[in-house]
Order: sequence, then C-alpha cells, then structure tokens
Amino acid sequence: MLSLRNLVKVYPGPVTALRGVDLDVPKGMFGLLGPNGAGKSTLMKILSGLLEPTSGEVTLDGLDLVRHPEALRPHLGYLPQEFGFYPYLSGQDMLRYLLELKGVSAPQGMKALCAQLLERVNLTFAAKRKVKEYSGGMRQRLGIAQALAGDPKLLIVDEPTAGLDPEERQRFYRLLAEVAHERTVLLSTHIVEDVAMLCPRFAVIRHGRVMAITSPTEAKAALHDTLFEGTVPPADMAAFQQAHRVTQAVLFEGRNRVRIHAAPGTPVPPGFERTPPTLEDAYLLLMKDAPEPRAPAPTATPAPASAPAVGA
Ligand SMILES: Nc1ncnc2c1ncn2[C@@H]1O[C@H](COP(=O)(O)OP(=O)(O)OP(=O)(O)O)[C@@H](O)[C@H]1O
Repeated sequence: MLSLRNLVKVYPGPVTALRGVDLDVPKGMFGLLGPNGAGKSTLMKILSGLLEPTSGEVTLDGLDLVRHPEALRPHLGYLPQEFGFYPYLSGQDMLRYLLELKGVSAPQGMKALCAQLLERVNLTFAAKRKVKEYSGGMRQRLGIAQALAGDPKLLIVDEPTAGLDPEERQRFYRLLAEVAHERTVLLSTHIVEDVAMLCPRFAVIRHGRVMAITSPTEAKAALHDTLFEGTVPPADMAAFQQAHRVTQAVLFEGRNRVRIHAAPGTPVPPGFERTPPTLEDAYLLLMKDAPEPRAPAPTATPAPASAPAVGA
C-alpha cells in the first residue's frame, strides 16, 4: 500500500502546488484525475523521488520514502510526461541505454532482459527499428518497458495517453491493465476516459487538494436520475448556463446539445429528457463545485480526513 499523509509542496514564488494531500493507494490500478495545473505532476515527481515535499509523509508498505528516498529506487518504475528518446537509436538499443542509466541488474544478460521486456510490451517486431519511426503509442510502450525493468512494486505513469490515437490508446490501456495485476499502478491523467476504462478507484485532484476518492460506478450512481439532455439555440446559451447546472454542451447540427444536472425537485426545462449520467458529468460537476484556493498558503492545510464521493 502506498500512503500519503498531509503532503504539501510549495515552490518558490511561492506557488502552493499541493495543499495537504491524504491518499491510500492499494495494489492494482489507481487513477489521479485532475485538470492542468492541479498538482498531479508535482505529486508524481515527489513519489518518484525527483522532488522533495515541503512537508508530509509518503510510505510504501511501511517504508518511509521521504526520509529514505534511496529505499524506493528498487521498487519504483516511472514513466514521466516528457520522455526523452534518441531518435536514431533502435528500440532495443534505446531500451538497453535506459536500463544501463537506471543501473538495472540483469543476471541473465542485458540483451536477454531487453528482449524479454520488449516482448512484454509487444514491441519485439520493432526491436531493430529506429525510435524515430515509432508511433506515439509504440514510444509509450517502450517507456513502459524501461519502467517495468526490475519488476517494481510501484509503477507511476504521468499522462501516458495524451497524443495517442484511439486505437493506440486502447492498446496502451490493455498493456497497463495487464501490468497492474501484479503491482500498484498510479495513473495520472486529465482524460476522464482513461479513468473510466482502467481504474476501479480514483482520486480527483484540483488546486493541490483531493476533492474526492471514488470509483467510476459510485461516481455515476451518485448522479442517478439527475441528468437531463436537450437542445438550446446558440443565442440562448449564455442565459441558459446562468440558470442551470450545465455539465456538457456540444454543438450538433448548429444547435447546442446540452446536458444538465437537476437535483430532485428542481424544475427541468421543457424538452429536456432524463439521460444516464456519465463519468464525465460527475467529473465536470465536481470541478464546478471545487472551491477556489485561498491566497498562497505558506504552510500545510490538511485535507479532510475522508473526501466526499463525487456528486455527493
Ligand atoms: N518548478 C515549478 N516552479 C513553480 N511553480 C511550479 C513548478 N512546477 C509546477 N508549478 C506550479 O504548480 C502547480 C501544479 O503544477 P503541476 O505541473 O504539478 O500540475 P499538473 O496537474 O501536473 O498539470 P499539467 O497536467 O499541466 O502538468 C501549477 O500552478 C504550476 O504552475
């Protein structure tokens, strides 16, 4: 179990990126969902030992990772948001180079280890191709191959599906789901679909705080019978948004196809029909309701002991 207690990070400025994060992450896949600037990368960098927190505790199976960051290294795999590749190296040479940099030991020989990892991420067919010829999805799979070296207990993946086309994204989801059988995988993302596809549980983070810890099923169930869909002419949209809790509005045949949240007993506009809630609705409502942060907090502001369910 990975546990975070009252984790705070204040950058010079000061910019308070984390305002007292409490989180318990069990084995399997766990999502960290939040908009740009929420503090996800800061949290991932602290967990991967690249950044020191200002205060707070991080433990992995009881091991104190703030006091003993070196103890984490053998148990950690990390796929950062920006992953540097040498475009003219082949996939297998790039992987070998990364493993050597990481200091991974390979009792069976480095060549055999690289071949085994490439096989694990379905890249054997492209082992000898130059990385510059790899698609975005293939590069991400190569990134996972290096992160899996040493069989880490904790795998941290930061925004891994950004820029992947739908087919590559599906393939990458399957790979992540497979590797999460054996370990804790913490997936940071601002893409709701990533969480809906992969995560039995997830935390929503905004302005450096955990807003909710829930599951896709719970989050949708909390909105049962409260979502309605209808159309609104573009000219009326601004006034409509003032009057209703709009979760999503997309232009369809020149009119706005709009989804609203109406609590039981609240009037529903004419022509709007009940519709099943989606995880996107739950997430967007939570973002609407998130309080703006106060002026930069120089010290820790503890998060509530137990975060509310989405939409509750
Ligand atoms: N090195 C830094 N110095 C000062 N402020 C920083 C630094 N890195 C991040 N921040 C700020 O900390 C806050 C959280 O940033 P962070 O990158 O952790 O968010 P994020 O959720 O990962 O967003 P993104 O998806 O855009 O990377 C933001 O306000 C950001 O501007």
